[in-house]
Amino acid sequence: MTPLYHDLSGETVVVFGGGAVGSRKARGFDEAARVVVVSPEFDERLVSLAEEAGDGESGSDEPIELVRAAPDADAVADWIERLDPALAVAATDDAAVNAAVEAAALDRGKLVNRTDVSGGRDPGSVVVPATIEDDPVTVALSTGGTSPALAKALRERIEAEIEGAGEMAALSGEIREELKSAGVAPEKRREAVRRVVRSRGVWKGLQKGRSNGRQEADTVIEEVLDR
Ligand SMILES: C[C@@]1(CC(=O)O)C2=NC(=C\c3[nH]c(c(CCC(=O)O)c3CC(=O)O)Cc3[nH]c(c(CC(=O)O)c3CCC(=O)O)/C=C3\N/C(=C\2)[C@@H](CCC(=O)O)[C@]3(C)CC(=O)O)/[C@H]1CCC(=O)O
Ligand SMILES: NC(=O)c1ccc[n+]([C@@H]2O[C@H](COP(=O)([O-])OP(=O)(O)OC[C@H]3O[C@@H](n4cnc5c(N)ncnc54)[C@H](O)[C@@H]3O)[C@@H](O)[C@H]2O)c1
Repeated sequence: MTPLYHDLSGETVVVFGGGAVGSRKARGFDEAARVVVVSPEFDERLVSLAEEAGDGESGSDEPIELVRAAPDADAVADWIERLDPALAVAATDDAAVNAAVEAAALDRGKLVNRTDVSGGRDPGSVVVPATIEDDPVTVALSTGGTSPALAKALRERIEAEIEGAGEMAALSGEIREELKSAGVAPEKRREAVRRVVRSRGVWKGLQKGRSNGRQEADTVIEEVLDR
């Protein structure tokens, strides 16, 4: 399995199965893509999310679409044909339907996520990782399907570990651009940026606010440039 970050904006993600797992996947993709859930029944969180959407709180432009249907294995291909998703998620409790979703998606060159199996995947299938976000920093974590519970536990640890990384990314990105435009020699620029992102003082400063972080960073940068 090769980890990649995939831009799904403007794309459709179709989720077959509106139970606990389908609901979690739909919520996970809602910010990034148009999400359609096909299922005869829907988890209550999904129903309230579909109703709430449109009030600007869900984060996505489009509400999650709930389509009440229970396609059998033979009918699944038509749904994928019609919806033309970038990714199909197989999250029903019917293994034959999940297998049909996988086959139909792969036949059409679409990505597929099977939520009911962890090994023996076909090429083209994807695992949904546990993710930690502190925009623009994203950590994605997988155990290769071996232990989702461990993925969750590690996510909780890493969440604490990378607190403030979003602010640090913004600050160090800004510094990087400034040093580039100021014509600082590449070697000095790289050293300055590397020191900033490793400086305890800058991390601590950022906790108090952006300008505190910036002041700490300026001290670090001066030390490098004065040498
Ligand atoms: C990361 C996360 C993302 C998400 O789902 O959004 C995710 N599972 C999460 C949680 C979780 N899932 C399960 C438990 C109960 C404990 C347990 O059984 O271990 C818990 C923990 C809990 O809920 O506490 C049960 C489970 N999961 C799968 C199976 C089928 C099987 O193994 O055959 C079964 C057994 C079903 C059964 O038989 O009962 C399969 C998959 N689950 C994956 C992802 C993929 C591999 C990820 C990796 O490589 O690590 C993979 C392969 C496919 C996929 O879904 O993409 C999310 C954490 C979100 C977070 O960060 O909190
Ligand atoms: N990936 C994971 O993290 C994870 C975690 C737990 C369970 N699972 C597996 O995922 C599957 C779903 O788990 P769940 O807890 O959401 O089950 P669930 O029973 O709560 O939900 C299954 C949903 O699929 C719907 N469904 C049934 N037939 C359908 C069809 N033909 N077309 C569309 N929808 C259909 C049902 O109405 C229901 O809403 C199970 O097979 C389970 O083994 C995966």
